[in-house]
This record gives sequence, C-alpha cells and structure tokens, in this order.
Amino acid sequence: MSSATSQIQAGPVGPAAAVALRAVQKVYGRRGSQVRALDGIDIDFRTGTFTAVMGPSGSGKSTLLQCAAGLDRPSAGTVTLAGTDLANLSETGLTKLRRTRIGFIFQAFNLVSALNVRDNILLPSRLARSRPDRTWVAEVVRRVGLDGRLRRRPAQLSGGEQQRVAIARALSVRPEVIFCDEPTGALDTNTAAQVLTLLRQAVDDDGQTVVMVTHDPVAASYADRVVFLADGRIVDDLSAPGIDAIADRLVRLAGRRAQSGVSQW
Ligand SMILES: Nc1ncnc2c1ncn2[C@@H]1O[C@H](COP(=O)(O)OP(=O)(O)OP(=O)(O)O)[C@@H](O)[C@H]1O
Repeated sequence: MSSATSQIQAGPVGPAAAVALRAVQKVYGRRGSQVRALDGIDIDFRTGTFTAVMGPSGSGKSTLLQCAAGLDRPSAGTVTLAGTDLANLSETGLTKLRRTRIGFIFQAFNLVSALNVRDNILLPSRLARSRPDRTWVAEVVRRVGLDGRLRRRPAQLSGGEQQRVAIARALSVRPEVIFCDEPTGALDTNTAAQVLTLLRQAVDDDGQTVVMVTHDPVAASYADRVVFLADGRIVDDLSAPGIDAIADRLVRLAGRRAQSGVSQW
C-alpha cells in the first residue's frame, strides 16, 4: 500500500484503534537547522494486532514510537490512545496514562538495578498507586519463566532474562498497548525468538496490542503487519509478510536512499 493510500484509508478514528495518529508531524530544532523527523503520519494500530515498524536509520521510527506513546509531543497532528486525545492531557495526566495504559520494552531493558525482579515487575502498579492483580502477575511471571528468579537483581540475570523481566513488567498492568524499540537488538538469535514468541502470545492469547520498531526482518516476520518509513513518511504497509518479502522491501528502500546519496542504515 502506498503512503497516499494509507493516508486515505486512515479516516476517522475507529473504535478498534488502540492508537491512532492523524497528520502527525515532528520537527526538531530551530528555524534554519530544522529536522522534519515525521512528515504527516496517518495510521491506526488496531487492538489485538502486532505491528512492526521498519525503515532506514533516521527515517523516524523511534520518533513515531515516542509520539504514539506520549513520551514526546508532536509538532502538529493528533495522537489518540484508547479514545483519549493526548494533546488534552497535562504532563501529569500523560505520566499517569503511560504508567497504567502503556507498556514499554527497550533494547537496553531499562530495569531498575536496585530492585529485584519481583519489584521491577510490580513497579508500574506501585508508581500508579494501584493494587496489582496478583493472580495475573503470577501468570505473567510463570509465562516468561521467571518463577525461580524473583529475588535476583537485574545484574544477576542474562540479557534474555532481563528482557523477559521487562516483558513481564509491561504486561503486569494489562496495558492498552505495548511499545517496543528494538526489543531483540541486544539478544542472540535463540533468546530473541523466545522474546518474540512471548510478544506474539500476548497478542494471540490476551488480545494485547504490540507496536515494535525493529531493523531485523526475522523479528518483523512475527508481526501481523509491517509498516515501512522513509524520510518521516509511511512508504509501505504490508500484511503478514514473510522474511524474504520484508528483506526485499528493505533492500529496495536502501537502493532508493543510495540513489539519493544516503547509504547508512
Ligand atoms: N532530539 C532530537 N533532536 C534533533 N533531531 C532529532 C532528535 N531525535 C531525532 N532526531 C532526528 O530525527 C530524525 C529521525 O530520528 P529517529 O531517531 O526517529 O530515526 P530512526 O528511524 O529511529 O533511526 P535509527 O534506526 O537510527 O534509530 C533523524 O534525522 C534524527 O537525527
């Protein structure tokens, strides 16, 4: 699907959209040295789906994630999360929404080193001053295989185990959406497959919504949909593509950038 088509199809925000972006722009810097990181993004991330966001280095993937998750505010356009226009929220309101309705998984795990596994997993509930659902948290801990590790600190865990703590932490509050930025970037192939299987399971078994930025066609092949960015715009939108189709699209995008004098990924 071309960017023009996806923009036409975005339309009004439907009830099935966990997150919807309309005409979103993000400009960094001041007049004279401005970078247009997002240049008119229209997209819905539907509830219960797994979307991968790909594209060359600098194409705007992380910026898209940050704006969609309320970590950064767009320069123009609207972001609606579970029916709430994020522009209507104060900084306090945004913080509360991030703690209770959004889960985050980053390449660097971002666990609190002074807390053990159990307290890291319960942190979002504690910060939101809400009572954790103990039955659900126990199920999440069992699912990610951390039952025997609850008293360990992050430094006493492997990278894969740390990322599984981050997944359990994200799932613990049953968020509206889980945003992942290169969640397998620091992991070996087998461990990455375990992490991606857990994300897939969250979508298939719990109806969770996952949006994941990745450079890896294998990781993206776990998604229901792969969206490609270039120069801050959506340039393609594929439904459940295989690894070869994803790699092929990336190569063609790289060729386009090489022709325009930009070769870095
Ligand atoms: N805080 C910032 N200040 C100024 N420019 C920024 C800032 N953050 C990002 N940019 C610029 O915005 C553009 C998009 O950056 P972004 O990090 O979203 O790209 P990306 O696709 O995630 O890249 P990568 O794959 O390398 O992580 C780039 O040109 C980048 O240099």
